[in-house]
Amino acid sequence: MASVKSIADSPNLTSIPSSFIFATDDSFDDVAADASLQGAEDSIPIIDLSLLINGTPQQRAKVVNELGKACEDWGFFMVVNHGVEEKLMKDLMEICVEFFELKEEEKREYETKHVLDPIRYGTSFNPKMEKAFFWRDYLKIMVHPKFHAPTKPTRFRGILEEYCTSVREMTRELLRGISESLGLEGCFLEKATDLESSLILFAANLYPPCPQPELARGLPSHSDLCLLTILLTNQIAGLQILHHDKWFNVNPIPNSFIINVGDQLEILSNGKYESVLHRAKVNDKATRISIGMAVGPSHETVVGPAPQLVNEDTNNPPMFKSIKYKDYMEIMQSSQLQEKSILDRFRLHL
Ligand SMILES: O=C(O)CCC(=O)C(=O)O
Ligand SMILES: [Fe+2]
Repeated sequence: MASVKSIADSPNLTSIPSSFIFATDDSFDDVAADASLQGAEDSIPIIDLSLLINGTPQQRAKVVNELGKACEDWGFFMVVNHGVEEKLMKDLMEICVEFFELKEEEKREYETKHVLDPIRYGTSFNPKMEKAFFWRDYLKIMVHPKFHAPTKPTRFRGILEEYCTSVREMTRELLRGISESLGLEGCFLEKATDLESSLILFAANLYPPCPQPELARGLPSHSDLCLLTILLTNQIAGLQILHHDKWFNVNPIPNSFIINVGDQLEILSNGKYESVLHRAKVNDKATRISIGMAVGPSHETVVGPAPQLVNEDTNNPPMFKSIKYKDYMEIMQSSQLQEKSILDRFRLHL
């Protein structure tokens, strides 16, 4: 199928192909507020990671507490002073733009075949399964445990490798803090997910300007399959999250990352930290880019509720069946991206 970028680049485009039109009954305009307006009653938590890493024990304990609250109440938060260099974030954004600007036939080399292929380029989410297509092109790369990178643009490999190393370091610290916030040993999540061999999927999303934004969708309401997603955007609005049954816009502050809880953390925390529904809206003015790093357990890890958080005799029974992460990912191959439809298959108590 034609990429969204090639459609958006056609001269004098005033309407979108019918295959991209969604029924308007699930409008993306029913938004309560902007969750990134600081000081507003409902504002997304901002966490200073430098205090988690280098703070005094008291400062660290405070951040752990904030992390726990953020995971439990929002499932989404921003991090600042995270240790990833500003220049690296900027270089990565630039190099992703350069990738999408390559000729179509150069990108087609990576056209998606299987969900576990190391480099995949495509449009929408899973077009074979979809009635209407999403206004989004993507580049997805497995960057860990084995690192992959496209050969073009030539600078891509070096920048991506450095970015991955830096984001992995930050994620390890975050997972320590999150483990502690659950009342578990700091190394719990690292061990339970075999983080040394964790599956990390890099995904760059391109949402070109759309002449009929009200009829199109960037991404539908979904939760992420992984443990945590670390998201970087080019500061163009479009991300919306569901919080206390209302949709909120999230526009990150400069040099921050948006972090969200994924399905695997919901399973491991036995439902305490829920993966949160989010979606992407498109606009008719500017190209929006988001770059996610979906940090998962290793392929072979069987993920189930942490035994310490489960007690059959009290009112804490296990809420989920255990499943191997690789099998969980494979289900995606034959699924549509829809709400929490995959996690829901593994619930034990409704
Ligand atoms: O574009 C965004 O802000 C969100 C992207 C996203 O949810 C995803 O790639 O899973
Ligand atoms: Fe997502």
